[in-house]
Amino acid sequence: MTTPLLKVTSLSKRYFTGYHRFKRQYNEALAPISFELGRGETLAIVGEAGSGKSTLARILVGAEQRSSGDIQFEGESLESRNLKQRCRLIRMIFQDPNTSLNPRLSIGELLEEPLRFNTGMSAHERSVQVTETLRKVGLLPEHADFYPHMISEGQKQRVAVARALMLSPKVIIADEALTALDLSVRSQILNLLLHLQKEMGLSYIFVSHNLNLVRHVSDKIMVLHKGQLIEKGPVQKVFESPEHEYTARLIAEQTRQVRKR
Ligand SMILES: Nc1ncnc2c1ncn2[C@@H]1O[C@H](COP(=O)(O)OP(=O)(O)OP(=O)(O)O)[C@@H](O)[C@H]1O
Repeated sequence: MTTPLLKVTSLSKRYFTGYHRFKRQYNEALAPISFELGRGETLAIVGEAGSGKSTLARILVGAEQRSSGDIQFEGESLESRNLKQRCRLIRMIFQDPNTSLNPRLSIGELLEEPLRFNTGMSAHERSVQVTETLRKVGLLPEHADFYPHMISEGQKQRVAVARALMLSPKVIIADEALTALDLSVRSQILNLLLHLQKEMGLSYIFVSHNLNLVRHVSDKIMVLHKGQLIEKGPVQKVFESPEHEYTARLIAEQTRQVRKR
């Protein structure tokens, strides 16, 4: 049997929220959950607000500590790698490029930044990689001198994708990265991500509250509800015969919303 790229076992998270009558209080954000992600595979993590999606994503990229459980990357514990090494394996794209991209940096500087902090590349090598990555995401070398306010929303999200690619990661987590985009830009970014997946063999984790958005691009799906993993399986199976009543309701509600539009 081949080793999965990412293997998460009994991962849980509880946040300390303060004291009540001298006792420590916690918010159980994630009950122990287990799942795997293969090379080149796309996993959708869906759930309503507060279900624990972002907590899980933040733990995977090392921005949050887990409370218990184990994360293996290519058969080795992720904990055994430092943050710099983790950055190279798993990168994240966020919902709003207007907040995730520093407006004071040029596009070239934004793309160079991960290389500057995480590699020993020379200025020339960094510049070559910036140009090459701009090309990969459908932008021009000249865009390196632009600032975020000078480009369109779609181009900004392309820059966010480019920034995620700079360290040649194996997994990209897109945390609601398509949600705020208007429909035509959304399909352009989605096509770009699918093209990059083919070209670079990337694995994706799409984190979204919107089942319909991730349905056609994911291989498998996990449904979180109040921090519990209540359903997981191949997308088609989950949509055709959901095991959990909550999933069936979510599918029915969101399909109704799409029909109304
Ligand atoms: N830093 C924190 N301290 C305490 N509780 C937190 C913290 N961050 C998240 N939580 C709680 O953990 C739970 C899961 O939150 P999380 O943000 O992961 O959910 P989500 O599904 O990503 O929601 P959204 O779509 O609104 O971002 C929620 O109850 C939230 O209030």
